[in-house]
Amino acid sequence: MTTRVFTHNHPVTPEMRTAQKGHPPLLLWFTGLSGSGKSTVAGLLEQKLHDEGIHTALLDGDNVRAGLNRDLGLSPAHRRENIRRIGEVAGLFLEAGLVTLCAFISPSRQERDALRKTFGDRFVEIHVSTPLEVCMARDPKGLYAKAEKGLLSGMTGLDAPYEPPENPDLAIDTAPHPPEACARLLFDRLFPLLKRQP
Ligand SMILES: Nc1ncnc2c1ncn2[C@@H]1O[C@H](COP(=O)(O)OS(=O)(=O)O)[C@@H](OP(=O)(O)O)[C@H]1O
Ligand SMILES: Nc1ncnc2c1ncn2[C@@H]1O[C@H](COP(=O)(O)OP(=O)(O)O)[C@@H](O)[C@H]1O
Repeated sequence: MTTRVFTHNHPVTPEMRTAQKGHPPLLLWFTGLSGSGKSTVAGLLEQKLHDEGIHTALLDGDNVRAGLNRDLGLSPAHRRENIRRIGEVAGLFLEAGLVTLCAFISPSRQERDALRKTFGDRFVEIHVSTPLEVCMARDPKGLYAKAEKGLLSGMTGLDAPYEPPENPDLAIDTAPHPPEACARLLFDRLFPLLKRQP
């Protein structure tokens, strides 16, 4: 049996939602190694945006993997599917007019470039470029230690690839600054983009 899918044009459009909120939607995409600081900095940045009256949503690796993507592991194919689904959800959030922060390792350049192609200038790629040695020293979940003992395989940066962005919109190495200062640096670059009226 063939399923036919019809799209429906609803009376409230994305443009109307944007006008009501008073700022454009953006997709702030954090990419970087485990322990680089994606979740911490994205959370603090969201708080600053929220305090300024910006309408936000935050999608975060471990949270999404506990629910929507709990059927996915960390093989290359599952990581691709993970990012594809998150891109779909982020698209819905953008249509709702939200500044959407996504914090995922997203190790593949091809997947991130596909997001840029889909979302155009709404997509802001933020490389959390904290060096691997710093991430390994932090090791907040003990994953690097497990990998080094041979108890975990496919650890990004060790025996699974991470392809850093070649031309990120923003890059931040969190090693030299405390989390709050990292979030402030990003806020100062991003907030002016949101003051523009749609
Ligand atoms: N092998 C291996 N490699 C990397 N990460 C691992 C691994 N096993 C489990 N974890 C945990 O899974 C989180 C990564 O989820 P993501 O959805 O961000 O990964 S991906 O974008 O699909 O590559 C990641 O979250 P973060 O530490 O926040 O990056 C880890 O908590
Ligand atoms: N400047 C910093 N920015 C972000 N995290 C930092 C910083 N300095 C230390 N940390 C610590 O490093 C860890 C980063 O973990 P997390 O934010 O979960 O990273 P990721 O989401 O990239 O895996 C946290 O334990 C955090 O407290």
